[in-house]
Amino acid sequence: MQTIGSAIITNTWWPLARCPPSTLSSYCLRTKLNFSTSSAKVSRSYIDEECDDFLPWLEKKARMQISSVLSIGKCSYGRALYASKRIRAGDCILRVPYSVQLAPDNLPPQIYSLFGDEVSNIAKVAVLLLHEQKMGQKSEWAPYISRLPQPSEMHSTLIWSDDELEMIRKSGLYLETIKQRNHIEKQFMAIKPALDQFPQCFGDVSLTDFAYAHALVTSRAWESSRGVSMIPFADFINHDGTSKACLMSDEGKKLSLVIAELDYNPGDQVLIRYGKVSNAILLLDFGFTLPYNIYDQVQVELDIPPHDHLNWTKLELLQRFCAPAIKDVNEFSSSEKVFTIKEVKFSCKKGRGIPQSFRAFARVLCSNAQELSDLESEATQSDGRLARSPLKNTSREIEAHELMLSKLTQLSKEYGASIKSLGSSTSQHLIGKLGLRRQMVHDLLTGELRVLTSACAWLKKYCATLLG
Ligand SMILES: C[S@@+](CC[C@H](N)C(=O)[O-])C[C@H]1O[C@@H](n2cnc3c(N)ncnc32)[C@H](O)[C@@H]1O
Repeated sequence: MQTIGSAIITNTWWPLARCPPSTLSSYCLRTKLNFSTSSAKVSRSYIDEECDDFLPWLEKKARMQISSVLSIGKCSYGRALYASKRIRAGDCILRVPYSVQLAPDNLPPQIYSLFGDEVSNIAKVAVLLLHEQKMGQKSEWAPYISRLPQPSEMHSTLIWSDDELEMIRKSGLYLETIKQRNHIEKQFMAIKPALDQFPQCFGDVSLTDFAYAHALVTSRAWESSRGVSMIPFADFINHDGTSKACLMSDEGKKLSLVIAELDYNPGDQVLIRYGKVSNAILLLDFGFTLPYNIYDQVQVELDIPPHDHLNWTKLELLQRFCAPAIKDVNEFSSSEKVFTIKEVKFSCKKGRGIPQSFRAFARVLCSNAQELSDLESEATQSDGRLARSPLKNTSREIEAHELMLSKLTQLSKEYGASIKSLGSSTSQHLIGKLGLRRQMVHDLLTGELRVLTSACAWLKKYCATLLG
């Protein structure tokens, strides 16, 4: 959270609070919190005629201007926002007041009061959407609800078939998808008795209906002071991982806003960054991937072999000196044995991308009793961190790094085989839903393989340097 004057600015796109607020101070210095009024000849070729009435409807409801420089259009991935006039970096391009956002407290009070603490804010907003959908044209939100994507247009792994999920078995996304599905099922069990009390408001909601509504909220809601909010109009903006612009909230004025970070010409699509997130998270939470995602990463598990006679000593040592993991926004799960590898620059001396904790674990794994005792005293006498410096015995240090190398090489081979088994996934013959999903699996696996390959190359170089 950042503050500008009296305004508290948050810029967290929802998915499971994975996106930490970034520093906005220098960015905000050059912002002008007023609408751009510059005009230019407008090309309307990108406009989505079906949505012509949407902004006037929302502005009437909000009793204020939401945007004078953006229009709703279409692109290859659904709706999008385009500049309808010239925009300068620093211009405020849209403002959506909280009064026209959909949050848990929009639920009818008699329904809201039935939900206990175990029901998440995402689930509450999903129930709200189901309620508004059931009301159809009678809903005061009908113009918005009718423009939300249909289930057939959604691609989160949460709603994939078991066969489709098999394609990502190698990736950490597989287990995370199963975990999230279980969570959604539990949420459904928690809300179902309440829904059954109001058949006129919901009809007979199935787990599948709820899962789609839940996925819809995850893919287009923001975290907010009201819990979780769907922000009409702002949620037509698509993602660009390299953009510095994001959605912000002005708590003082009670509105959400976007400030342009670039100049745009009429007809240019305006994009923001949902977060610094990997393809695995984009696929889980939003149902798409980027062909090249700099935030890709791989989770690797290391185990102490059960036949190692120092098994317990090593385990105890690792547990005693293990610093609690700081959960990264990009990470699915963390445990002392699971390490997150990021792309390693070959030229980087320190091997940034390979976590120190991973290297420490491998050093402990390769040590004998005497070396373990040395590592323990070293950690006790210094900052309490175990095996963070290279082992004194060079061949042992090489052994530890070769262990990591062999683990990552094996994993790379498995990824290679998975990618190969996708077949001609990227061929033009495969169109439609399956073709698209295969393409996304291809992006996911090749991105993770790229990370593994970079780590292997660095480890090889490190071992060669020690040998040399
Ligand atoms: C907040 S909505 C953006 C508006 C959306 N395109 C629509 O039609 O309503 C997020 C969804 O847009 C799509 N999307 C956003 N950015 C994308 C991108 N860079 N590539 C592919 N799909 C994207 C995904 O379907 C995602 O779940």
